[in-house]
Amino acid sequence: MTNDGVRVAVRTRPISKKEQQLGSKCCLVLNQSRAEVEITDFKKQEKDATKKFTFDFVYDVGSEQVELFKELGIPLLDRAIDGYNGTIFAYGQTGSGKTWTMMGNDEKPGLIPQLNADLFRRVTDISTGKDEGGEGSESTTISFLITVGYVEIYNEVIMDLLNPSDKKLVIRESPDKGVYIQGASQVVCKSESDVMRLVNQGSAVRKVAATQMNATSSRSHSVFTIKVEKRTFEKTEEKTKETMLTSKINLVDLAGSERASKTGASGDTLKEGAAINKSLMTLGKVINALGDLSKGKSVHIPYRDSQLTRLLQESLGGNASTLMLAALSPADYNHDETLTTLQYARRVKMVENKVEKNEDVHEKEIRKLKEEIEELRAMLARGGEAAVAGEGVESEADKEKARQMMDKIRELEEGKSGAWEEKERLSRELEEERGRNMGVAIGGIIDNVKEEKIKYMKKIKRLQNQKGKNVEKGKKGKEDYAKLKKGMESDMERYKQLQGEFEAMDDGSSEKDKAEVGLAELLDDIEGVRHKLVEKKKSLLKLKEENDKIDEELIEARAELVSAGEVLNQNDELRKKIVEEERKKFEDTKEEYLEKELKEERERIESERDKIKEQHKGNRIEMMKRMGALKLQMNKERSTKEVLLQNELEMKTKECLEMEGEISKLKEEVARKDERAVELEVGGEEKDEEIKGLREELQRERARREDVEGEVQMSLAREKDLMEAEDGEGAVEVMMEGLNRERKLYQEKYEEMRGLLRQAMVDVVYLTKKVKALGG
Ligand SMILES: Nc1ncnc2c1ncn2[C@@H]1O[C@H](COP(=O)(O)OP(=O)(O)OP(=O)(O)O)[C@@H](O)[C@H]1O
Repeated sequence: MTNDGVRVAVRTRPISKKEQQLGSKCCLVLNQSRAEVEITDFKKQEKDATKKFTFDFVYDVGSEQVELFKELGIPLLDRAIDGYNGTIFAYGQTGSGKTWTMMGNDEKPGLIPQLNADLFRRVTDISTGKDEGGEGSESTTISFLITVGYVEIYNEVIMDLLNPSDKKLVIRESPDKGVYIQGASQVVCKSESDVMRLVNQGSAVRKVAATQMNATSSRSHSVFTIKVEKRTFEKTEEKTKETMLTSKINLVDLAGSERASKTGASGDTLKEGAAINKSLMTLGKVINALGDLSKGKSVHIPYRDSQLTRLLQESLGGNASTLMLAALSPADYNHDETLTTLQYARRVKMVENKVEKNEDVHEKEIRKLKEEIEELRAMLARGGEAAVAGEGVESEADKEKARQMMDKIRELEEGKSGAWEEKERLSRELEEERGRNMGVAIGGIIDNVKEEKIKYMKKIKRLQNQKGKNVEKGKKGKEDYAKLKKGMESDMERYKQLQGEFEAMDDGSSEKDKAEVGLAELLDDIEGVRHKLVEKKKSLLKLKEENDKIDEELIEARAELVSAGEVLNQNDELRKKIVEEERKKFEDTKEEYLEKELKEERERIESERDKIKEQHKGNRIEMMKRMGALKLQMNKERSTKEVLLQNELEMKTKECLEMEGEISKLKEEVARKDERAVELEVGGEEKDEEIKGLREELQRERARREDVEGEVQMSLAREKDLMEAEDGEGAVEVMMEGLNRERKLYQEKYEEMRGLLRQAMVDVVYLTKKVKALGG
């Protein structure tokens, strides 16, 4: 585990045309080579109007997207492929360039698309052995599994941008997966375009959702996660070894940071502002606490106070190489926000992470078990000493334990690959569901927008009615007003006339007094009408104001109606596009998937066959050994038997020869006797027959002896053939059978020879008797 400080890069965007038109000046001076930023407050005259900051990387307006990728993206990718987590989070006020740096556009792709393209290029090179790192060799196979997730945090609620639904997603933590969002999609991606398809769909859903919520996407935080799993399979003569490494890359586009200081004024806006504030404020608090921690202070880190900090927990002070990208606006009217961002970035630089390679949990367990087995082996080796020392090492029990551990290791190793395959399978299932949900979710949003549209239409109708009534009312009001005015004008005329007459009258006359009363009354009437006219005027003005307001509301409602119509069209198009994209992808991958399944099945059968061959090879070796032992034993038996048979044969041959000698002697004797018999004229057919029989017997005897010799020669030849035959269990059996048959044959021959001998002896005795009887 190594300590790794969070690195900070700042980037400023060019001053916009609008800012230029408004006469805005640039308040930033950046020095890329020295990684310094100076910010000036033009409102201040003092010396401290300019402040200087130093970071790890500074990018001026002329900086290119490729440059940022080379310096910030590539090291992150290098580490991810080696099993280390990495995070980039973009911070800054709305419009400062966060999304530009993270996403860019088609001509100038940002960090996410460049990272993605490079990741797949490398993964392909490593897996196909093109990579010069030398990791892949004939006996080493490296494969990767890339999964992608994309979520949005808005008002402390997490939404799955790859599978939008009303389901409330929760953050969980486990030793196996680390911090993760339960139920959020993890889509397996096979290519750069797969990932980009998801990025674009997710971003579109984000926009649609924002429209529905009457917000802008810059008010939510988005977290795009790429998980890289690397499987290395090493095969040597003695063993096969499989290792797994997993790493996670988080690419975070935070909500505009100005919300942290400028919360909304009322209602939902206030709530939303406060919620965004909560996440960004907690991020600030976490960063401060981590800064204190790196100074050696003992502090509580409030990760759990917001969804954002909980999700980024591993990237802040935990197991990840983290980079903060602070986006700056150069316009002086944004001076205060930019200064706050720079101060925030300076605090982030204090945070230290503890980076560790992410071994698979199975891997860890396997290593632990192997260590235990080694210990057991050592213990067994010490068994003798231990026994002498009276420690009573139960070697059999320990051996059994080691055996169980080996089984466990095998199980875990199988489990590793199984989990990988299972993940791919589940991801494919999810893909299908996701495709449907995207359509349904956007369809749901469309329904809402449709309702909104109807609402606006109704409103327009109501306003138009109201306006119609008001117009009528105004018309009548104006007529009344004109009438009143006319009446008043004639009253005024009359008054003038009466006043003239009044002045011409004699003072103190009763007529004049009467006229005065009449004038006063007329004046009161005129005053009354004037008052009415003022009131009428007021109500007409009010009516006009009301109508103006209705007009404004009508303009607004009509604009909303038009925009809802546009949103509807756009969303409908988006929904159709996503559904079509997913359908196409599904069709494309279906074939690919079937092919893959077929290939896997073939590979599985091949590996099964290899295993059987391997096993057979083992059996053959075992059999060869057994054959060797049998051959030795047979050779031994054969030579003993051969010697015995040879002796026996020699003995029998000798006996036969002796007998032959005796028989020829007897024959000679018989011949002599015959001659003598002839001489003695004693003869007869009986004797001739007997002698003929004896001759035939002798003939048969000879033939039998030749047969025995032939059998012995044949059995020796058969044995020789067997020895030279292809080895195998069958051959051993044949050999055993042959051996037994031969043993039996020898036994029979032996018995037969003995019988013959006995017979020959009987014959000799008989012949002797005969000779004697013949008078020898
Ligand atoms: N380095 C740059 N070079 C050229 N144009 C840039 C640069 N940075 C940002 N812009 C442009 O500035 C505008 C605002 O940038 P952008 O949308 O990335 O800001 P933002 O911080 O993501 O905003 P919000 O928080 O609203 O999402 C965009 O029109 C973008 O094209």
